[in-house]
Amino acid sequence: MSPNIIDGKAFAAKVREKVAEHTARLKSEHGITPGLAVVLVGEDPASEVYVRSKGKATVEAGMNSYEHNLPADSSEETLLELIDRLNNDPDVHGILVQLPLPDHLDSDLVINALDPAKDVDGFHISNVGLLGTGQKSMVPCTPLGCLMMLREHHGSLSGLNAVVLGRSNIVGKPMAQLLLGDSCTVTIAHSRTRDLDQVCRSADILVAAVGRPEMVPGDWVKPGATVIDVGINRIPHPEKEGKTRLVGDVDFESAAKAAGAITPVPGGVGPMTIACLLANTLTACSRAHGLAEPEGLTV
Ligand SMILES: NC(=O)C1=CN([C@@H]2O[C@H](COP(=O)(O)OP(=O)(O)OC[C@H]3O[C@@H](n4cnc5c(N)ncnc54)[C@H](OP(=O)(O)O)[C@@H]3O)[C@@H](O)[C@H]2O)C=CC1
Ligand SMILES: Nc1nc(=O)c2c([nH]1)NC[C@@H]1CN(c3ccc(C(=O)N[C@@H](CCC(=O)O)C(=O)O)cc3)C=[N+]21
Repeated sequence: MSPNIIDGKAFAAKVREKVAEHTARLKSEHGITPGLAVVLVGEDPASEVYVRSKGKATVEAGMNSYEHNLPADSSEETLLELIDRLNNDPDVHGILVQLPLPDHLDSDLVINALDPAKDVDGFHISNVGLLGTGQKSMVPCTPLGCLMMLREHHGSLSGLNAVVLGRSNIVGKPMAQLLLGDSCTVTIAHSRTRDLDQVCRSADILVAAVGRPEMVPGDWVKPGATVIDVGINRIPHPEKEGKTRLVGDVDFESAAKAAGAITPVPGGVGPMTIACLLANTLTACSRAHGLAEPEGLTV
């Protein structure tokens, strides 16, 4: 792999190994097995792929995986009943409700019905508030994975200019909070931002989370900057009719020439998201039992 590529897959493998070791110790020393419940409503094929790979990774780490697939037309009441059951199940330490939910369900209401201590996505308002005030919380997996890679690459992030492209509750905003927590000077850019190219060019750290295939060209990247590409976009394959190709929000080829370091898609942020989900489940389990938290797996 070219020297300036940050290998998220390899990094994720290390995190998963650490999680597995700690999980084995929880089992042998305390007789506890962490459990993660994943709730999927409906039959979106992309979501089914993610849910399956999360389940597989959970079992590989030595944890219990509980999958709940509800039909697309499930009522809010049915979903809230399931969440209540999982909140009260002592074998379940983490709960993830796969997003997006079908339109007739209010995702804010559903997420806020989770026990915040089991909210391994870190989307519950309590966790959002705790993160924003610098208190111990469950940290959203994707931004956590990005931060881990940035810290590994840079050491201290203090004083660096960070630009986060995208302001969603699940990626952009928590990413900005984490970078601020590490003393970056943070700019959050979005669809109304003026002179976006210039804003991006001011970044020592550029995190792209817009959901627009290859939107960021190489000439928006300051020479030597670190580029973290969160985007997961499927586009028609240029050569193979009927097939698709996975690309990020950054034009990898041109950006890699300017960047000091860059994450690829696939093999960058995605695998780290799954590794951090396991890390959060382990953290939640340790906290639930009043045991020491594994080091280096959260902020
Ligand atoms: N690797 C992983 O593990 C994960 C990857 N993803 C991927 O990350 C990407 C972002 O996801 P998510 O945050 O949920 O997306 P959202 O659609 O919720 O948010 C997109 C953000 O990008 C901004 N935006 C959209 N178009 C432009 C534009 N032309 N110029 C500037 N800003 C723009 C929007 O601005 P505004 O608010 O003004 O509309 C919005 O803030 C997606 O590709 C998604 O698939 C998501 C989660 C996990
Ligand atoms: N409650 C909730 N939490 C989430 O964390 C969540 C969610 N809902 N909804 C969907 C998004 C998306 N997401 C990804 C996770 C892993 C990869 C991943 O591992 N990607 C591989 C490629 C996989 C492929 O080939 O399709 C990679 O980038 O290398 C991608 C995307 C989590 N999300």
